[in-house]
Amino acid sequence: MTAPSSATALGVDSEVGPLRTVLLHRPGDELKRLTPRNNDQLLFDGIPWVDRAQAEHDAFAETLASRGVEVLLLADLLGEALADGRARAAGVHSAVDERRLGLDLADALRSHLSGVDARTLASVLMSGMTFEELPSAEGASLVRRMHHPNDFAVDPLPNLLFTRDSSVWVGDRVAITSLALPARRRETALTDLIYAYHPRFSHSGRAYGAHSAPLEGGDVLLLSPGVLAIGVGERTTPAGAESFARSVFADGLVHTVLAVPIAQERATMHLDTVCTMVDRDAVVMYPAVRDTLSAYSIRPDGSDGVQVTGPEPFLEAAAEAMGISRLRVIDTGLDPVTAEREQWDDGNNTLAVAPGVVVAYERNVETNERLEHAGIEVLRISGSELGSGRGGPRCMSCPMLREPLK
Ligand SMILES: NC(=O)NCCC[C@H](N)C(=O)O
Repeated sequence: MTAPSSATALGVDSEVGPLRTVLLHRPGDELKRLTPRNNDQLLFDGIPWVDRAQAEHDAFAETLASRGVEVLLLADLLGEALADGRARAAGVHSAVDERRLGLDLADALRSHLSGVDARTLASVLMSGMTFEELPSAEGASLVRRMHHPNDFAVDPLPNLLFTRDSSVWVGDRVAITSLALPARRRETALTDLIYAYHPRFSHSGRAYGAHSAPLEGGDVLLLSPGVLAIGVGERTTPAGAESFARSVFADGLVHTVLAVPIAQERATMHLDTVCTMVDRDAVVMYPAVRDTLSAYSIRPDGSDGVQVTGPEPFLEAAAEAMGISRLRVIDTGLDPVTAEREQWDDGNNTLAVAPGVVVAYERNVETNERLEHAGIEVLRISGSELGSGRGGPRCMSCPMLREPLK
């Protein structure tokens, strides 16, 4: 599951076109940094059993591979990208925070990381470093003395698991996103580095830089070629949605962006926690939002600006933009308590591998039954440990190549 060195054209123009290449991150040592004292800040709802999380993730990757999907792993790509000296310099720069370490320790860490091999550097970039693990240095350091040995000199990135959020493909361009919360911000330094320096991607056009207003990939749904829905809530801001819309309009990738307000709560942190596409004209949606989800429609105004209309009901705005008579909602018809439980456990966070075929967590028994009843094939994976990061199959995957919808 490593990247072939030759470049094949990549691109994604829908949520459901047959999936051919996907970026995953097999959880690693960064999960071993989670403790009951830091898990909230690091955006995990518990302390995962790491071996089991890895086994669950391996099964997820195998499920995708069994459907003809090429699985690329972020750690492999990162290690390979770091073979380039410019990537190494960028990686070291992203890891060393002078404001936290002070000048001397920062210098010591910089020169230490500049001398380690690519694999070790990749490991520090992903799983961080404690003060105890810092290289020894000459002279006294107040910073070192006053920090607890287990404090982080470089923060770990346990949410790398959720590759959906730190980059997003629209057409043949990849956008490096701008993550909202401090615990995740450094993730984009790694995706940026991979896309900039890995030989497989260095020719990919990039549509959006990491320093713009917040926009996370979990909020971005490619409803159909030319139509994006962007959730605006806890993570993506109105400015993030508008600036992304301007960027994809300018590149001629999309004709309509629907900005969809979602509640600013952990349970609904991204649009894909309440709604994902399961077929070319169908979504699975958390029943509690079905009648209230609305959308502003953003379109180019023909002279470098945008026009905004709405809000109107999301399902109507989406169908109109997609040029279909109706966007079907798979009627899960669950009682409110079951619906709330299964939404929390990412029952609506499915990953389509083809029209009408999705990967879903097995634990969401009732949602999955309803999907199957509606004719959707459900490939079940276990997520008892993976789910503690509060993300499902869609969150844990970044499609890089889907066949165009016929
Ligand atoms: N697209 C998604 O919904 N991603 C899940 C991200 C979970 C992660 N623990 C977070 O809070 O950001």
